[in-house]
Amino acid sequence: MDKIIGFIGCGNMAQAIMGSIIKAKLVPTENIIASDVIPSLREMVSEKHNIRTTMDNKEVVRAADYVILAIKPNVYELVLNEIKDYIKENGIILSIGAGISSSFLKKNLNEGTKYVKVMPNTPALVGEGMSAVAMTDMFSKEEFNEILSILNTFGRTEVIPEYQMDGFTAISGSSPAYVFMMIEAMADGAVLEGIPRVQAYTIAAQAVLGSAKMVLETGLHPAALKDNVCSPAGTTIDAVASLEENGFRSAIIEAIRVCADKSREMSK
Ligand SMILES: NC(=O)C1=CN([C@@H]2O[C@H](COP(=O)(O)OP(=O)(O)OC[C@H]3O[C@@H](n4cnc5c(N)ncnc54)[C@H](O)[C@@H]3O)[C@@H](O)[C@H]2O)C=CC1
Ligand SMILES: O=C(O)[C@@H]1CCC=N1
Repeated sequence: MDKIIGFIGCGNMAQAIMGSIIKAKLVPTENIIASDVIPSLREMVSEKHNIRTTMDNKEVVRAADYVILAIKPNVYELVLNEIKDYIKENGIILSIGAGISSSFLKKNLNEGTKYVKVMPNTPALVGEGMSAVAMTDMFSKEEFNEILSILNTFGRTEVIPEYQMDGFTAISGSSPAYVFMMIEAMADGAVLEGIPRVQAYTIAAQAVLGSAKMVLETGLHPAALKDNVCSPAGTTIDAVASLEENGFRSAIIEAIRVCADKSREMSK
């Protein structure tokens, strides 16, 4: 597409997203501009991705058709007030901040500025992200398709009502952390069994990757897939019984609940 894409903030998420946009050749690198307050980070990102960087957030919004706000939630208000009068005509603001609601964006932007709430996750770094975009009637079909094509460069995208965003943050935005913890714990168990640590991480990660692919590609219920692994009087059912005894599933359900609660609490 022939549009300019801007980033405010050059941290983890911005780098994940810009890397995917460039890899997918969605726009040429000269159509990407990014700002950050840290000079060394700007320099690194500019060199790595061959894009224009600046210390001036206003320069980004003056130039960009799509602006991705990749800053921490606590600086949103400051940055929105800084940029709101300089946004390009028809420029669209994509907010990825956890707990930043559409009503907060509306309140801190000028009337007529278009914005949308998006929640990505870090697997975007390897093109396997899972993003949600909040339903809105603010955009033309072309604009909404362009938003989806940006998000689809780094994985899958679901369009959901905004009230589901806190739950989505818990099951997708934050969930890579829980999966990494499980991989780490599986590897610890393997080391206990005499498998070298480096191999253990590969084995555990590939088992998680393969299992996730089975859910996505077979369409079978996760419980049916689990049942297929459990041979009668075999090894797996002992592990399943142990996990149930130790509250594995309820621990995860509770983690998702407290995470969504925190996202709601952060919502302004
Ligand atoms: N890390 C994650 O897994 C996910 C993060 N998010 C959201 O993405 C946003 C960014 O998160 P990360 O990339 O992890 O944070 P980060 O801390 O890696 O990046 C934020 C960047 O913003 C820069 N910055 C701070 N103040 C600024 C200002 N006034 N103007 C321009 N740049 C400024 C910082 O120097 C930093 O490089 C957050 O709002 C977070 O809620 C959303 C989904 C997943
Ligand atoms: O922990 C956080 O606040 C962010 C939002 C989703 C993932 N990381």
